[in-house]
Amino acid sequence: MFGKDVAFGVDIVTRTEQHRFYIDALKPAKLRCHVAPMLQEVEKYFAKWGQYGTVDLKQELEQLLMLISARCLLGKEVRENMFDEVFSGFHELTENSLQLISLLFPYAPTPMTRRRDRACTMLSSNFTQIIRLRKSSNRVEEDVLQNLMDSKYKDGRPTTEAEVTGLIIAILFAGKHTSTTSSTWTGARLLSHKECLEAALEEQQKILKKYGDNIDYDILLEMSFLHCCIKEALRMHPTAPMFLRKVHKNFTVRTREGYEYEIPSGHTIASPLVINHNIPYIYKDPNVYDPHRFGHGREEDRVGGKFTYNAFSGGRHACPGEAYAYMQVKVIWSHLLRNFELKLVSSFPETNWLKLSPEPRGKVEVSYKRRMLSRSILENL
Ligand code: HEM
Repeated sequence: MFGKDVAFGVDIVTRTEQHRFYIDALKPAKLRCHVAPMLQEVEKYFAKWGQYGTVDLKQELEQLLMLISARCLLGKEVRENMFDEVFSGFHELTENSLQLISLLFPYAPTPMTRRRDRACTMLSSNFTQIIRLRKSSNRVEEDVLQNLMDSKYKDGRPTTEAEVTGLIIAILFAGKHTSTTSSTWTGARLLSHKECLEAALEEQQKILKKYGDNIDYDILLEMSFLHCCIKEALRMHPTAPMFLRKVHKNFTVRTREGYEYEIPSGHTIASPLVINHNIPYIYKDPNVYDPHRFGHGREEDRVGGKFTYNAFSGGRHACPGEAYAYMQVKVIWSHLLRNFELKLVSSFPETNWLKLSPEPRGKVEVSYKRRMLSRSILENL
């Protein structure tokens, strides 16, 4: 899907270097500059909502996250001139590649495969055009695309056009759908738990009192309860239900009960998050949505060692976009909490397990009514 020059198309040494390009592009020092554009996109998007109404939250967040991705990952050219084309191409790509069947038979000559490949070709040609234009005009931007264009391998070789194109489609693929589903689950969970919703609102009120209407990178880091709300939604609804790893060296696993298992090299092992995240001696009442479990004094995710909580994977394949993901979901949810009274109108969504990355099934209908939390707090100061 991303071409032969990146990801599983290349040898492990090259792949590890490409993973480093992602880590560099998404490190905290680089993330700071994305907060203001994210905020602008969020404010502009929700300004279009009326005084009150009902929306499909999943669809709204999908569109908004595509706008944010266009701005911060792909850049101005896509956001300003090619948005509709890239959005529909990307939608086509995900719709036709996230079905479980495409994992099992990725090259089956079906209409779905043809649509996926057509979308990939279209996206690649758009990004190639942008890369060439930027290079020929010596224009330098702050987005992730630029970071990937400027990345260099250890031997000094710069990334090629085909590599940048593959890397940017892969990062969009890895980051967009996961952020859409996690922000939708966060909303569905928060709106179904009065106590958590009130605690999240209280946190926003405190932050508003302290900083007024401003939001920057450091202020987002202070939203620790909102952070736990997202983390808990991801514990219960991981975007990857299971990790698969090929064993390169024999190793032994010892269980809590003291049993030992030899895992031979050459085998493939599966680590199912849907089980790991629900182990009752690690997570108290695992079926209950309880963001406080990650708070000071409890920190249940540390009980069983560093791989107890795996929503962002671990080891050499760990998600390089974790901090970016929290940042954008917090920008969205802090805005929604501050500006709207929200209610979940449809029943709590079921999970669509037929998707490679499970998501809420059907519409997630939410009613909204505008409020000005910031104005009422600031006037009372
Ligand atoms: C809540 C949102 C997100 C979740 C839950 C998530 C989760 C994950 C997981 C579980 C993996 C590893 C899969 C494996 O081990 O096989 C992964 C990989 C990856 N993620 Fe994320 N992710 C999220 C958002 C993002 C964002 C926003 C970006 C980029 C802006 C991103 C970029 C990547 C990339 C590039 C990889 C592939 C790493 C590699 O193997 O080279 N992710 N993500």
